[in-house]
Amino acid sequence: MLPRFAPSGPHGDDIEQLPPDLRLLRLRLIPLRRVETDLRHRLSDSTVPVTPELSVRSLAQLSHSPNPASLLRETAEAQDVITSLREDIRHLWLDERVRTALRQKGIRVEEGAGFFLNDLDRIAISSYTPSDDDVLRARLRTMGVQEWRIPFPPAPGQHPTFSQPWALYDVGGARTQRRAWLPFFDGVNAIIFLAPLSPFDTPLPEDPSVTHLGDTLALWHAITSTPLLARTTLIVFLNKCDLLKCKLKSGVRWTDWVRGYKGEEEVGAVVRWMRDRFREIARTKSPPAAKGRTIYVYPTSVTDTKATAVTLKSVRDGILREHLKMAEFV
Ligand SMILES: Nc1nc2c(ncn2[C@@H]2O[C@H](COP(=O)(O)OP(=O)(O)OP(=O)(O)O)[C@@H](O)[C@H]2O)c(=O)[nH]1
Ligand SMILES: [Mg+2]
Repeated sequence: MLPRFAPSGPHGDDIEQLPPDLRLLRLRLIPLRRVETDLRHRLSDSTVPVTPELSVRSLAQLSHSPNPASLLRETAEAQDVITSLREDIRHLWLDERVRTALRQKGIRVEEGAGFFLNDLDRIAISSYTPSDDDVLRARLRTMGVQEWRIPFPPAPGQHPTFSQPWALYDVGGARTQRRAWLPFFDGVNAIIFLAPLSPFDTPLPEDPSVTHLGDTLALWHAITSTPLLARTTLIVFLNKCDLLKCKLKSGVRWTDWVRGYKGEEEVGAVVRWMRDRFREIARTKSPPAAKGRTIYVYPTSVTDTKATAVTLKSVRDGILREHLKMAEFV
């Protein structure tokens, strides 16, 4: 899937100012706009407001679509157009003038969700089938609350009771989705709080007066101070560390966006500082009933499945330990 370069393309005078070869390239690539509109219409959830970022419905939702056969046909047609334009797409993406213009406008498509332009030879071909990794990198927006049953084998030496499947509830993070969370707070053993670090300089679409990171910290504040969650194990994933690393390397400065930071512009230092911020908020804002609650904080890049599997094992052990502590077994 191709990311959008900007909310709208160049118009009028802007197009006139393009060098002739880029103007020609633009003309040749125009069919992609149609492909994008069609795919967006087909794949997106019509109940979700249209945003520049494309989110897709889950397979379960898609299989309820009125005409799955026509969806497949249209997807194949879109694939044909993309395939036929592969070299033009490549030219555009590799063109230094285009890259400079993107940089000047502060647009970093390569850091966005589902970025595939470096993989054209693998993806813009008629036989392309998405890999697990591609699916992981696509944006699948959670609507409402989705429940998953996950078989978790017991850790060595653990009682088989703990081998029963765990119920995992994935809740949508957008502000409009948060009111659906409350009923799930009651009796929940643990919350994994995903805090993306890389959007420290990007405004929250729902409220551009705050950054994503500012919103994340406010949300963490709210979660830690909720009395209903006083006995809930809280696990924080300081996520998107890979993207944070790229962003810091490209020269965007954490210090310019996050008040109070005086450390180095380097991912390790930023992660340590954020870990302390999360712990500090939990320490000062938790209700008295949460006294002694353990807060686990992990730096993660969850698209790295191998490393995440290791983290999840440790999360599982932590949850079991807390569970046992609670039951006064230890
Ligand atoms: N590179 C990188 N991409 C990530 C990481 N974590 C998530 N993403 C990507 O970020 C996008 C958003 O992920 P989602 O799982 O849809 O985000 P979410 O937080 O669940 O969003 P909602 O469902 O709206 O609450 C996807 O394209 C993911 O592949 C990460 O650690 N590194
Ligand atoms: Mg989600």
